[in-house]
Amino acid sequence: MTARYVLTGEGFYFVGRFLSVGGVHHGGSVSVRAFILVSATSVSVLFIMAAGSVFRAGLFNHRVAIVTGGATGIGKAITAELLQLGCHVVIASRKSERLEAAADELSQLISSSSSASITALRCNIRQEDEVRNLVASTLRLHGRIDYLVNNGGGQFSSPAANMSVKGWNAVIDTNLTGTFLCCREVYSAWMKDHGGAIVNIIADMWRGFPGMAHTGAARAAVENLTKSLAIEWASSGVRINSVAPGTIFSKTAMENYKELGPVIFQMAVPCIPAKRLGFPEEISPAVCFLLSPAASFISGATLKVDAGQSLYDSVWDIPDHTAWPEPPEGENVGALRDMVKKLKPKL
Ligand SMILES: CCCCCCC/C=C/C(=O)SCCNC(=O)CCNC(=O)[C@H](O)C(C)(C)COP(=O)(O)OP(=O)(O)OC[C@H]1O[C@@H](n2cnc3c(N)ncnc32)[C@H](O)[C@@H]1OP(=O)(O)O
Ligand SMILES: NC(=O)C1=CN([C@@H]2O[C@H](COP(=O)(O)OP(=O)(O)OC[C@H]3O[C@@H](n4cnc5c(N)ncnc54)[C@H](OP(=O)(O)O)[C@@H]3O)[C@@H](O)[C@H]2O)C=CC1
Repeated sequence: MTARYVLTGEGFYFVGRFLSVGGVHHGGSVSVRAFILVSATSVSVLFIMAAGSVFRAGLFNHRVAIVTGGATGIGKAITAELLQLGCHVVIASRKSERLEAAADELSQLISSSSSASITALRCNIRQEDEVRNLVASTLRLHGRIDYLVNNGGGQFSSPAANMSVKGWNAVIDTNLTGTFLCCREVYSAWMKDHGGAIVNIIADMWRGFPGMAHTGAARAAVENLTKSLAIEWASSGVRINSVAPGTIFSKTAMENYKELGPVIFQMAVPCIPAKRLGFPEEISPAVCFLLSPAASFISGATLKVDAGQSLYDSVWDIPDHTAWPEPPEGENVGALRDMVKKLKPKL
């Protein structure tokens, strides 16, 4: 049994506020994670949870999955769980070094008796030819594709009024067109004749996504795409669903926002009914469930995994203003004016 304790780089962003320490230990078939929050004055264990799949070992033996963005964050947790379930997993994204490092690390989760395997293939999901190559290479390697997880994606934070068309297109191409290309290619090359299951990762865009309007638009479109494909491809035995995570902390997700990262993630906490951030290992079971035979009658659905965040508060602050049009005059407006006059303290 080995233990690794990692002082995460992002901890230093929190100097004066928080220092984040994650300890991960893999022993036998269950791994235990302890996250410790260290403030200037106190140290407390934030939570301890057993990670590792709750599903039956071997559930996905000899099955084959493609996970885009499978080397980091949520995608890495999905990959780890699929591997623990016996699946052959192909992880695909743009950065070869990250892919290779993740494949090396995750291969250590595969026990000697397991049929699982992990393969890293470089692919920019925005590029049609690269997606075609990804699917063709997976079929050459494994001879089948049972599952596709469209997890690769992202955005940058910007007021809509400051977004250039190039920036807008980068986000739409990644999150919407990239998802469409992966679905279409996997379907045409394999699932059309053999069936399969697809999960699309979307976001908490139910009340819009102020500050990241491009991704809100793309994710809402993917939700709708999921419904269309659920109907169009039902007769091929293809099930397709979405998972909508709340605010999920990972090192890579935070680094993407550079110096804003810690601020964005900290700001979200009061708006989450759980009063803490989510973690990638809290998304992967939902994805594995939707891929599994336990979800054999579920298609075209979206599963929110957000601790109720989408029902609760918004981080977006609307400053006090008088810019709104006046209401139409009438007895009710008059009654309100009278009420306000009476409520005003006497001079
Ligand atoms: C309750 C609220 C809390 C919310 C919490 C957050 C919830 C969501 C979290 C996550 O989604 S975490 C996942 C984060 N991971 C990623 O975003 C990774 C993937 N991201 C990217 O690949 C990029 O961000 C991208 C924009 C999608 C694509 O970038 P790419 O590198 O391919 O394009 P570029 O050529 O660099 O840029 C094109 C164009 O886009 C504009 N732009 C890009 N980055 C920024 C930025 N940081 N700020 C402003 N504008 C940006 C810009 O116009 C670029 O063109 P040029 O100016 O470079 O010519
Ligand atoms: N973290 C959160 O709070 C939430 C995240 N999400 C979504 O979940 C997904 C995973 O995010 P998360 O794990 O948090 O963050 P990460 O930044 O760790 O993951 C994003 C992944 O997408 C890959 N990716 C980005 N662009 C492309 C591309 N053009 N082609 C192929 N792969 C690409 C990245 O790899 P590479 O850079 O090597 O290409 C990276 O592995 C994303 O779609 C994200 O937007 C949704 C809601 C909330």
